[in-house]
Amino acid sequence: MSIRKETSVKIVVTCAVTEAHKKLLEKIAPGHTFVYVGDSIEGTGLSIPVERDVINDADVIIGNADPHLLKQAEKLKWLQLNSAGVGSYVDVVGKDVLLTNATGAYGVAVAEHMAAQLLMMMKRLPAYYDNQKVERWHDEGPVQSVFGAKVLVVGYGDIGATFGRILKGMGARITAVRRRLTKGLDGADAVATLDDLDSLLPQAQVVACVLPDTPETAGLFTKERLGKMKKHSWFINAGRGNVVDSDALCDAVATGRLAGAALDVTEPEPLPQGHRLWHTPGIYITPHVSGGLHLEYTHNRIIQIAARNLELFLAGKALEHEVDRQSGYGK
Ligand SMILES: NC(=O)C1=CN([C@@H]2O[C@H](COP(=O)(O)OP(=O)(O)OC[C@H]3O[C@@H](n4cnc5c(N)ncnc54)[C@H](O)[C@@H]3O)[C@@H](O)[C@H]2O)C=CC1
Ligand SMILES: O=C(O)C(=O)[C@H](O)COP(=O)(O)O
Repeated sequence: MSIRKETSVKIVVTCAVTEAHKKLLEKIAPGHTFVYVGDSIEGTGLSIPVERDVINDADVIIGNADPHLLKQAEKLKWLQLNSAGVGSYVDVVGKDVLLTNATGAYGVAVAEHMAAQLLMMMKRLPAYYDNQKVERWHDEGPVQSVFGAKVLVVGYGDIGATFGRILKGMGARITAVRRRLTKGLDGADAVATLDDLDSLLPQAQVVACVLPDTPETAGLFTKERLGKMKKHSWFINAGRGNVVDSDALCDAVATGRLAGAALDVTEPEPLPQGHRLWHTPGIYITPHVSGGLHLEYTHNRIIQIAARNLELFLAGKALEHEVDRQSGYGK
């Protein structure tokens, strides 16, 4: 796509921002028009609902504006998502519009969350917390360790590699599964692709999935694949919920074939009342919060990524974190 130097643009920011974030963005683009859709991060998610007419004449949008409204943004030249996940934006945003995501913002927050969930399960912490509530002093039995464990990280990008490095620091042996083998090991002991998945699953004590939602990854963890996992191993998913067959996961945990599973993402979201995932003992759910704005570092990184790209955009240079329209995630 040809890029030209921009002289006067309207930048609509739909992502929550602080005063410091505004200053950072405005310093990069003096003389350009900024419209902030929301001032407060209190009580909001990452994206704030946007009125249709606000984005109609936007040249640039920073934030995950409602995909349905984006169709109306006829002047749009560039959409900077505040999420790493791209989802339906690849289909909604025309090919003549630059599309970038915020991969690189979430590694710390999501990887720490996943590590916490894994240790929580391995050390039986939920049972001890339940006992505490009824003042019960009781030994819950054998625990497991990350030390020496074979950990398969499926989706070894920003989040996956951060998780891999955390666990490697604790003595785990990491096998990374990524789309291409060309990027080097990045903290992993071995690197593989999805072609190797079926042969790797029976070897791992932990399978941690942080894949983007793409046509290739949807439904990847079928009943058969979950059945290939080592007996009494652990499953974690913080990528997207549609990557795994929830019913088959519930069966695998309920029957004790898997030791447990921790999910920060489900299909659908929010998870409806009465869904099996809520009630299967050994499955631990957090409601897609690991990468939210609760960690200031993540929020700052999202805005820094947007600010760097704004600088590049105004200078007519190629942007970072451009979404690959074919694969459906970052290039
Ligand atoms: N739970 C949460 O709050 C959050 C979840 N996410 C999810 O995590 C995903 C990953 O985020 P990042 O690590 O920032 O992205 P990234 O682009 O840095 O990493 C994606 C990784 O997945 C691999 N991958 C993609 N397609 C593949 C395929 N077909 N086979 C094998 N590997 C494949 C890539 O090689 C890459 O290593 C996002 O797309 C999003 O869905 C992201 C942020 C927060
Ligand atoms: O970046 C992503 O992908 C996420 O999953 C983050 O949690 C933010 O996602 P949205 O809530 O903005 O979809």
